[in-house]
Amino acid sequence: MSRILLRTRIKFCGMTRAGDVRLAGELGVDAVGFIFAAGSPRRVEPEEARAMRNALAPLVNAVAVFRNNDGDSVREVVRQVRPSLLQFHGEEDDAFCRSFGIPYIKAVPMGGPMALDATGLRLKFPSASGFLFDSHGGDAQPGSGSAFDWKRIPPGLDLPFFVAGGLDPDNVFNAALGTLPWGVDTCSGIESAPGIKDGDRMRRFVQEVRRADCTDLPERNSGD
Ligand SMILES: O=C(O)c1ccccc1N[C@@H]1O[C@H](COP(=O)(O)O)[C@@H](O)[C@H]1O
Repeated sequence: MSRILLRTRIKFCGMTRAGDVRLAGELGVDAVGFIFAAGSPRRVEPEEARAMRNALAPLVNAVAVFRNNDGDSVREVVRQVRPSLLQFHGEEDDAFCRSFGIPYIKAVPMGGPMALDATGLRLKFPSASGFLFDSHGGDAQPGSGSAFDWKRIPPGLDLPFFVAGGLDPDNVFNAALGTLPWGVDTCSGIESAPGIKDGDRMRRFVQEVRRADCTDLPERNSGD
Protein backbone atom coordinates (compact mmCIF):
# COMPACT_ATOMS: atom_id res chain seq x y z
CA MET A 1 0.00 0.00 0.00
CA SER A 2 1.76 3.16 -1.11
CA ARG A 3 1.51 5.94 1.41
CA ILE A 4 3.18 8.93 2.87
CA LEU A 5 4.63 8.31 6.28
CA LEU A 6 2.59 10.53 8.60
CA ARG A 7 1.82 8.38 11.60
CA THR A 8 3.18 4.89 11.73
CA ARG A 9 0.98 2.74 13.97
CA ILE A 10 2.72 1.03 16.86
CA LYS A 11 1.87 -2.28 18.46
CA PHE A 12 3.60 -3.50 21.62
CA CYS A 13 3.16 -7.25 21.86
CA GLY A 14 3.51 -9.90 24.54
CA MET A 15 2.17 -7.88 27.47
CA THR A 16 2.12 -9.69 30.80
CA ARG A 17 1.81 -6.83 33.31
CA ALA A 18 -0.91 -4.21 33.75
CA GLY A 19 1.69 -1.52 34.46
CA ASP A 20 3.29 -2.08 31.04
CA VAL A 21 -0.14 -1.83 29.39
CA ARG A 22 -0.77 1.45 31.20
CA LEU A 23 2.59 2.88 30.14
CA ALA A 24 2.01 1.81 26.53
CA GLY A 25 -1.18 3.87 26.53
CA GLU A 26 0.56 6.88 28.04
CA LEU A 27 3.25 6.68 25.36
CA GLY A 28 0.61 6.84 22.63
CA VAL A 29 0.91 3.29 21.37
CA ASP A 30 -1.99 2.21 19.14
CA ALA A 31 -2.30 -1.40 20.23
CA VAL A 32 -1.04 -3.92 22.73
CA GLY A 33 -0.91 -7.64 22.06
CA PHE A 34 -1.68 -10.54 24.37
CA ILE A 35 -0.15 -13.86 23.34
CA PHE A 36 -2.14 -17.08 23.77
CA ALA A 37 0.22 -19.33 21.79
CA ALA A 38 1.39 -22.54 23.47
CA GLY A 39 5.09 -22.56 24.23
CA SER A 40 5.53 -18.80 24.25
CA PRO A 41 7.32 -17.38 27.30
CA ARG A 42 4.80 -14.51 27.05
CA ARG A 43 1.70 -16.68 26.99
CA VAL A 44 -1.10 -15.45 29.25
CA GLU A 45 -4.40 -16.98 30.28
CA PRO A 46 -7.64 -15.33 29.09
CA GLU A 47 -8.37 -14.23 32.67
CA GLU A 48 -4.99 -12.49 32.94
CA ALA A 49 -5.49 -10.72 29.62
CA ARG A 50 -8.97 -9.65 30.66
CA ALA A 51 -7.54 -8.06 33.81
CA MET A 52 -4.82 -6.29 31.80
CA ARG A 53 -7.41 -5.08 29.32
CA ASN A 54 -8.92 -3.01 32.11
CA ALA A 55 -5.64 -1.06 32.23
CA LEU A 56 -6.00 -0.04 28.57
CA ALA A 57 -6.42 3.66 27.88
CA PRO A 58 -9.31 4.75 25.65
CA LEU A 59 -8.63 4.33 21.91
CA VAL A 60 -5.90 1.74 22.47
CA ASN A 61 -6.64 -1.60 20.79
CA ALA A 62 -6.29 -5.04 22.31
CA VAL A 63 -4.90 -7.62 19.88
CA ALA A 64 -5.14 -11.35 20.63
CA VAL A 65 -2.25 -13.37 19.19
CA PHE A 66 -2.59 -17.07 18.37
CA ARG A 67 -0.48 -19.80 16.80
CA ASN A 68 -2.42 -22.90 15.77
CA ASN A 69 -4.79 -22.58 18.75
CA ASP A 70 -8.00 -24.56 18.40
CA GLY A 71 -11.30 -22.80 17.75
CA ASP A 72 -12.61 -23.24 21.28
CA SER A 73 -9.59 -21.56 22.84
CA VAL A 74 -9.87 -18.63 20.41
CA ARG A 75 -13.59 -18.30 21.22
CA GLU A 76 -12.83 -18.30 24.95
CA VAL A 77 -10.32 -15.47 24.49
CA VAL A 78 -12.80 -13.52 22.37
CA ARG A 79 -15.48 -13.97 25.04
CA GLN A 80 -13.30 -12.90 27.94
CA VAL A 81 -10.92 -10.33 26.44
CA ARG A 82 -13.05 -8.77 23.65
CA PRO A 83 -10.07 -8.00 21.40
CA SER A 84 -10.62 -5.62 18.50
CA LEU A 85 -8.20 -7.53 16.28
CA LEU A 86 -6.97 -11.12 16.04
CA GLN A 87 -3.45 -12.02 14.91
CA PHE A 88 -2.78 -15.52 13.60
CA HIS A 89 0.82 -16.65 13.59
CA GLY A 90 0.51 -20.31 12.56
CA GLU A 91 -0.85 -22.40 9.70
CA GLU A 92 -4.42 -21.17 10.10
CA ASP A 93 -6.41 -20.72 6.88
CA ASP A 94 -8.73 -17.89 5.91
CA ALA A 95 -11.91 -19.79 6.80
CA PHE A 96 -10.64 -20.40 10.34
CA CYS A 97 -9.31 -16.86 10.83
CA ARG A 98 -12.54 -15.18 9.75
CA SER A 99 -14.85 -17.55 11.60
CA PHE A 100 -14.71 -15.56 14.86
CA GLY A 101 -16.37 -12.48 13.38
CA ILE A 102 -13.52 -10.15 14.37
CA PRO A 103 -11.07 -8.49 11.94
CA TYR A 104 -7.82 -10.36 11.68
CA ILE A 105 -4.26 -9.95 10.44
CA LYS A 106 -2.19 -12.88 9.24
CA ALA A 107 1.47 -13.20 10.12
CA VAL A 108 3.63 -14.02 7.10
CA PRO A 109 6.78 -16.03 7.82
CA MET A 110 9.77 -14.30 6.28
CA GLY A 111 12.32 -16.68 7.82
CA GLY A 112 11.78 -19.40 5.24
CA PRO A 113 13.20 -19.51 1.75
CA MET A 114 10.07 -18.45 -0.15
CA ALA A 115 7.60 -15.71 0.59
CA LEU A 116 4.27 -15.37 -1.21
CA ASP A 117 3.83 -12.41 -3.52
CA ALA A 118 1.13 -9.79 -2.89
CA THR A 119 -1.42 -11.46 -5.17
CA GLY A 120 -0.78 -14.86 -3.61
CA LEU A 121 -1.32 -13.48 -0.12
CA ARG A 122 -4.58 -11.78 -1.10
CA LEU A 123 -5.85 -14.95 -2.77
CA LYS A 124 -4.94 -17.13 0.19
CA PHE A 125 -6.34 -14.75 2.83
CA PRO A 126 -9.14 -12.77 1.12
CA SER A 127 -10.75 -11.78 4.43
CA ALA A 128 -7.59 -10.49 6.10
CA SER A 129 -7.55 -6.85 7.22
CA GLY A 130 -3.81 -6.79 6.80
CA PHE A 131 -0.59 -8.74 7.02
CA LEU A 132 2.25 -8.82 9.49
CA PHE A 133 5.66 -9.71 8.10
CA ASP A 134 7.73 -11.41 10.78
CA SER A 135 11.04 -13.26 10.96
CA HIS A 136 9.63 -16.67 11.86
CA GLY A 137 9.68 -19.58 9.45
CA GLY A 138 12.44 -22.02 8.63
CA ASP A 139 14.15 -22.64 11.97
CA ALA A 140 13.17 -19.29 13.45
CA GLN A 141 10.45 -18.96 16.10
CA PRO A 142 8.23 -15.88 16.46
CA GLY A 143 9.28 -13.52 19.20
CA SER A 144 12.92 -14.53 18.96
CA GLY A 145 14.09 -10.98 18.32
CA SER A 146 15.76 -11.48 14.95
CA ALA A 147 15.10 -9.25 11.95
CA PHE A 148 14.60 -10.34 8.34
CA ASP A 149 15.68 -8.57 5.18
CA TRP A 150 12.99 -5.88 4.82
CA LYS A 151 13.60 -5.73 1.06
CA ARG A 152 11.81 -9.08 0.83
CA ILE A 153 8.43 -7.57 1.73
CA PRO A 154 6.35 -8.13 -1.41
CA PRO A 155 5.58 -4.92 -3.28
CA GLY A 156 2.12 -3.94 -4.44
CA LEU A 157 0.13 -5.09 -1.41
CA ASP A 158 -3.09 -3.06 -1.37
CA LEU A 159 -3.75 -3.71 2.32
CA PRO A 160 -2.18 -2.34 5.50
CA PHE A 161 0.89 -4.26 6.55
CA PHE A 162 2.98 -4.38 9.70
CA VAL A 163 6.68 -5.00 10.00
CA ALA A 164 7.76 -7.17 12.93
CA GLY A 165 10.68 -9.33 13.91
CA GLY A 166 13.61 -8.03 15.88
CA LEU A 167 12.51 -4.40 15.90
CA ASP A 168 13.98 -2.36 18.74
CA PRO A 169 14.71 1.29 19.52
CA ASP A 170 17.95 1.12 17.52
CA ASN A 171 16.57 -0.18 14.22
CA VAL A 172 12.92 0.86 14.07
CA PHE A 173 13.74 4.26 12.54
CA ASN A 174 15.34 2.54 9.53
CA ALA A 175 12.60 -0.09 9.39
CA ALA A 176 9.87 2.54 9.26
CA LEU A 177 11.58 4.67 6.64
CA GLY A 178 12.77 1.68 4.62
CA THR A 179 9.41 -0.08 4.37
CA LEU A 180 6.76 2.63 4.94
CA PRO A 181 4.48 0.22 6.78
CA TRP A 182 1.03 0.83 8.19
CA GLY A 183 2.52 -0.14 11.51
CA VAL A 184 5.46 -1.61 13.38
CA ASP A 185 5.24 -4.36 15.95
CA THR A 186 7.72 -5.22 18.65
CA CYS A 187 7.88 -7.76 21.40
CA SER A 188 11.35 -8.76 22.63
CA GLY A 189 13.00 -5.51 21.48
CA ILE A 190 11.38 -3.56 24.31
CA GLU A 191 12.00 -6.15 27.02
CA SER A 192 14.57 -6.71 29.76
CA ALA A 193 13.51 -10.39 29.95
CA PRO A 194 10.80 -12.38 28.11
CA GLY A 195 7.44 -10.87 29.02
CA ILE A 196 9.00 -8.08 31.12
CA LYS A 197 8.83 -4.79 29.28
CA ASP A 198 11.44 -2.13 29.88
CA GLY A 199 9.97 1.36 30.28
CA ASP A 200 12.98 3.14 28.85
CA ARG A 201 13.09 0.91 25.76
CA MET A 202 9.34 1.36 25.24
CA ARG A 203 9.73 5.13 25.40
CA ARG A 204 12.73 5.19 23.04
CA PHE A 205 10.95 2.92 20.55
CA VAL A 206 8.03 5.34 20.31
CA GLN A 207 10.37 8.32 20.01
CA GLU A 208 12.23 6.68 17.13
CA VAL A 209 9.01 5.89 15.25
CA ARG A 210 7.86 9.50 15.67
CA ARG A 211 11.29 10.70 14.47
CA ALA A 212 10.81 8.60 11.34
CA ASP A 213 7.33 10.05 10.87
CA CYS A 214 8.82 13.55 10.96
CA THR A 215 11.59 12.78 8.48
CA ASP A 216 11.17 14.05 4.95
CA LEU A 217 10.98 11.34 2.32
CA PRO A 218 12.35 11.85 -1.19
CA GLU A 219 8.97 10.98 -2.73
CA ARG A 220 7.21 13.54 -0.56
CA ASN A 221 9.39 16.27 -2.04
CA SER A 222 9.19 15.22 -5.66
CA GLY A 223 6.84 17.31 -7.77
CA ASP A 224 4.44 18.54 -5.11
O1 LIG B 1 6.62 -13.50 21.12
C1 LIG B 1 6.22 -14.67 21.16
O2 LIG B 1 6.58 -15.43 22.08
C2 LIG B 1 5.27 -15.18 20.11
C3 LIG B 1 4.86 -16.48 20.19
C4 LIG B 1 3.94 -16.98 19.26
C5 LIG B 1 3.46 -16.16 18.24
C6 LIG B 1 3.89 -14.84 18.16
C7 LIG B 1 4.81 -14.35 19.06
N1 LIG B 1 5.28 -13.05 18.99
C8 LIG B 1 5.14 -12.22 17.85
O3 LIG B 1 6.37 -12.15 17.16
C9 LIG B 1 6.48 -10.89 16.55
C10 LIG B 1 7.87 -10.34 16.65
O4 LIG B 1 8.44 -10.50 17.89
P1 LIG B 1 9.90 -9.90 18.23
O5 LIG B 1 9.75 -8.40 18.23
O6 LIG B 1 10.86 -10.36 17.20
O7 LIG B 1 10.24 -10.42 19.58
C11 LIG B 1 5.44 -10.01 17.20
O8 LIG B 1 4.44 -9.79 16.21
C12 LIG B 1 4.80 -10.82 18.25
O9 LIG B 1 3.42 -10.65 18.15
